[in-house]
Amino acid sequence: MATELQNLSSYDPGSTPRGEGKKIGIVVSEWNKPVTGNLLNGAIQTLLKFGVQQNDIVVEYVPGSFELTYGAKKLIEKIDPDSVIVIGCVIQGETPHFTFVCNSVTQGITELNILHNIPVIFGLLTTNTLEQAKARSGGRHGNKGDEAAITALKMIALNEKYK
Ligand SMILES: Nc1c(NC[C@H](O)[C@H](O)[C@H](O)CO)[nH]c(=O)[nH]c1=O
Ligand SMILES: CC(=O)[C@@H](O)COP(=O)(O)O
Repeated sequence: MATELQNLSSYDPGSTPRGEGKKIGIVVSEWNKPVTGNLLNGAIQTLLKFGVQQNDIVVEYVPGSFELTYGAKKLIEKIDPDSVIVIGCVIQGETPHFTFVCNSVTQGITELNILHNIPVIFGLLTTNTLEQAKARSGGRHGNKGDEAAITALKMIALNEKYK
């Protein structure tokens, strides 16, 4: 469903699992930091709202979105998280580089979900313009960081149901 039709920050609190005792890793790209900073804040505030403790949220930064896969892999290996959220903002430039970066992160995160028994959440904005990114990081379309946090809590619950 297009984001125009579904606000990224809309969710049903009643059907969102609690997060007490859960450890969440968050890997954040430094590229487009004003945007990724807003995404990170949305994710953290949403996790705290549902009971995740501040000390159980581990944040690491990487240079760009291409490095998100490696950062998520390290957190999975080293901090024993219940879920990892990757946060980035890739904005189309003049060259095909956008496509290679986006495809790499998509494939990398998909592979981590297959290889490890830890849900890795795709909190990546892939936009044509900075304006579109701002609209999806706390603007008129909500905050994808909120969406990523809710998704992490739901996937942790699914993982525990089928352990
Ligand atoms: N143009 C954007 C990038 N490019 C950098 C790559 O992600 C990577 O860090 C570099 O190629 C070195 O490996 N990254 C973003 O996150 N967003 C962009 O818009
Ligand atoms: C996604 C990118 O790497 C891109 O923003 C870089 O810009 P350009 O394609 O103009 O070099």
